[in-house]
Amino acid sequence: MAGHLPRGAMLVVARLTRSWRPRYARSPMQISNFPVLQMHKSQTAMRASQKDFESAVNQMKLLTKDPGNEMKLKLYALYKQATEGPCNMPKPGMLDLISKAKWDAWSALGSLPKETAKQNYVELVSSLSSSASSSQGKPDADSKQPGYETLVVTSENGITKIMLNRPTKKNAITTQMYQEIMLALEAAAKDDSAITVLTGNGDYYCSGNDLNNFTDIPPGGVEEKAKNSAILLRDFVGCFIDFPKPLIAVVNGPAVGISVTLLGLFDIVYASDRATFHTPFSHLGQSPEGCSSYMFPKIMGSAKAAEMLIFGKKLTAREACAQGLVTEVFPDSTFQKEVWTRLKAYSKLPPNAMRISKQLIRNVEKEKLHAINSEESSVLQGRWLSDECTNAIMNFLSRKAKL
Ligand SMILES: CCCCC/C=C/C(=O)SCCNC(=O)CCNC(=O)[C@H](O)C(C)(C)COP(=O)(O)OP(=O)(O)OC[C@H]1O[C@@H](n2cnc3c(N)ncnc32)[C@H](O)[C@@H]1OP(=O)(O)O
Repeated sequence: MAGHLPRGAMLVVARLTRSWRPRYARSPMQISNFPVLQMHKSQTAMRASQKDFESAVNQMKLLTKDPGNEMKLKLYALYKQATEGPCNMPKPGMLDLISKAKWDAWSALGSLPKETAKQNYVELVSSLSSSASSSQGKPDADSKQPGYETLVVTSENGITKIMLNRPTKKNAITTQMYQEIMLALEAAAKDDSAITVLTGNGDYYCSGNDLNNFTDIPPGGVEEKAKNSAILLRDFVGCFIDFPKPLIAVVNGPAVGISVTLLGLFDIVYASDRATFHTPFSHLGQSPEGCSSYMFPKIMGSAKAAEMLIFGKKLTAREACAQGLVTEVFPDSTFQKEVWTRLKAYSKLPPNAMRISKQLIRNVEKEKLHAINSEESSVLQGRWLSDECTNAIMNFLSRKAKL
């Protein structure tokens, strides 16, 4: 069937039909620390959730730029394969060019399993949305900085944009991603951009710490793991405390855990009205980080902060804005356009003046924030060794709990 397509299209189909592998693989050595994970791994390795698929289908409807006929054919074929399976329609007549092109593209997928087609569709839409959002008043492909595997970092027109790029995992932050974010912030602090933006690719802003981080146990055992994680956390949050330029969060969708707590250290937080904010620390047997134990009561008052940090209450974007955690909420349909227009204007303000103003605001309590960060990290080190925490993480990874 692939013979019906030109060579270029065949290569694309070959790429689309390759079996999907998760971006990171857990070795059996790591998994063996948690027997329950061995079962989970084989059950979920090939799964793209129905929800991901539906949200990709919806994302396609929102795409403002025409992706071109070749891309539309690929998406059509994958959609049909994912929803109906292999093509068994009669071949259209030679003169019905459009129907024939569609039939050819679908037939070329042969017996590709529905689940794989779904996953490939999700990945293709995600790559399209990512390039569409980077062309919406934002840096073009040429400005993409090399060397990052979990991020897309671009710098153009006075704006450095750090985009979390694990959309199929809701941008959960892996150990590698923590390291790359720190490197990207360090570089952005020194580059010639006026402002720095953190955002997420796909339907989520970020689902917080990747809970699989806890399955990678070093030779020194869980104590060493907890100690290393506390150091990583302290250094990571420290980069946000010390960041010298205006730092803006463009919260494109739901935010969980550390991606929420850190917002207290940003200068501006713009949110889509689709975004939600929650910190399920107690549910996970954990405790607050990102200086939120200090910043949240300061921003929203102790009663509202307690509802979020102790009881894990989820806020809508409008509620988070009313509490002062979010600067402004925009309708999802115009979010990217409105936010990037605003940011482009801000990026033209004199950079030194903005930097100096930010430092005046931050320097008053920088030392205090570092002390709070150290204390939160060391309390968490103890929490990660508790039964409450271990059980909660095992439950999530074995699919008993969603937070
Ligand atoms: C070392 C520094 C430590 C810093 C301390 C930080 C603490 C925190 O951040 S605590 C918060 C941790 N995050 C969570 O507890 C969220 C867990 N995730 C969920 O509850 C859900 O996945 C969801 C509500 C975020 C999304 O639900 P849903 O829309 O139903 O989508 P799926 O669950 O099917 O997710 C798709 C895919 O992504 C994986 N995933 C999502 N979030 C995480 C995560 N935080 N860690 C690991 N994996 C995550 C999820 O497992 C699915 O994967 P596949 O099954 O392989 O498709």
